Amino acid sequence: MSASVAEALHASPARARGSAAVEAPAVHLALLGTGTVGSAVLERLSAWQSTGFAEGLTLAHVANSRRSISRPGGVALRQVADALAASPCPSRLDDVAGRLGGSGRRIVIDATASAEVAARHADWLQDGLHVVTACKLARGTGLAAWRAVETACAAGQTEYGDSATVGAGLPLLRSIRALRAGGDRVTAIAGVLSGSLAWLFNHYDGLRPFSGFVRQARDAGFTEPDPREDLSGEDVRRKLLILARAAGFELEQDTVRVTSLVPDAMAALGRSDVDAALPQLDVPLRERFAAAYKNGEKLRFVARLEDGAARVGLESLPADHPLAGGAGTDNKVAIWSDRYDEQPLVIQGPGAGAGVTAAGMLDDVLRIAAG
Ligand SMILES: NC(=O)C1=CN([C@@H]2O[C@H](COP(=O)(O)OP(=O)(O)OC[C@H]3O[C@@H](n4cnc5c(N)ncnc54)[C@H](OP(=O)(O)O)[C@@H]3O)[C@@H](O)[C@H]2O)C=CC1
Ligand SMILES: N[C@@H](CC=O)C(=O)O
Repeated sequence: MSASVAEALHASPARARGSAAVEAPAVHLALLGTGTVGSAVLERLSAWQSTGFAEGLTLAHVANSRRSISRPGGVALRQVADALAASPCPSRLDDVAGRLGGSGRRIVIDATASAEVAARHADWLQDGLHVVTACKLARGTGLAAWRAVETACAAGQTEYGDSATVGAGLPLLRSIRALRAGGDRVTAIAGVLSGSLAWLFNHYDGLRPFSGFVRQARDAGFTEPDPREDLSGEDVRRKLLILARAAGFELEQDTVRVTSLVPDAMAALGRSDVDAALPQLDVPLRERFAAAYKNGEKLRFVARLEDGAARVGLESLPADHPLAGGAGTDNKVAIWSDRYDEQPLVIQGPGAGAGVTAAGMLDDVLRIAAG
């Protein structure tokens, strides 16, 4: 079988999605980033080839930070790594729109952690390209960038698929938007928003060095490419800002109070020196763990939005506290609104990992493709 997604889906199109036999519009995809998350996107698209699930989708362009490949009829999904390595074409963000062609629905899938790519989102949206992203940098940093995305979607009549930016695709943003669409005011949010920090504090036992667990979380693909993004609380700040803004609180990033776990000396290092410096975390975290353990409590990295004020940091919680539960990379988020004013709506599930993140992104692709 040809490796293009388009051919895959032409096998048993509308039936696979349970819809009427209507010709699906052409949808051209560009995937930026073939690392942990991007590779999982490719794997999921490949798996769909044998099911005919995603009829009409054609992956026309793939790029990492160095090279790109473009095939108007569809890239061979199982050979992307080899094709990229052999490609003479450089990766240029200026080329992306052109490589998607001029007709049909066009979707850029951003599976990078690149500020340079995030800075293009608004332009693409304004120019009629939809964007699906796991990267939090356009929506979870400065308020001006968040507003630029909103404005560009309206101007370009395009959609921004951001499900995977918080909770790796758990129905968090979707639920907040549904509450507001139903007339509710969201009044407060509290939760564990980092999958890697959840995993770390679910596994750390105060005996073995914390740094060893950080390396395991990084190698499992749960952390950001630079794990200091997680340990400093910056990644959680971005997620809380994305949730808060979706809930109607247009907060500036410096209004979120963030308590970092990263010592100043480690924060100042270049990225290549971070691994060797991870043991700097061991003593302070052992002391925090011992103090919590003595009180029968558990450490959890918690984000809170209360009375319009936001804060993020490590908390020692009673073992039976609702946010102390969960396993693995579980995110657990409580949302209070007009209808959930005493008992919050609680959403829990794996909040990091390539597979769940790619699935969340491709849910957005399918929704946008369906129009
Ligand atoms: N891991 C997880 O559980 C989750 C991750 N995310 C988000 O997913 C994103 C990706 O994370 P992850 O896959 O772990 O990161 P990786 O570092 O594994 O991969 C990043 C990829 O982006 C590529 N890239 C960088 N700059 C560009 C560019 N200008 N054009 C095209 N490609 C580029 C890199 O290219 P090269 O190979 O050449 O370096 C690499 O392939 C991040 O924003 C992260 O926050 C979101 C939810 C969960
Ligand atoms: N590094 C992030 C991955 C998902 O956004 C996390 O740990 O939650």
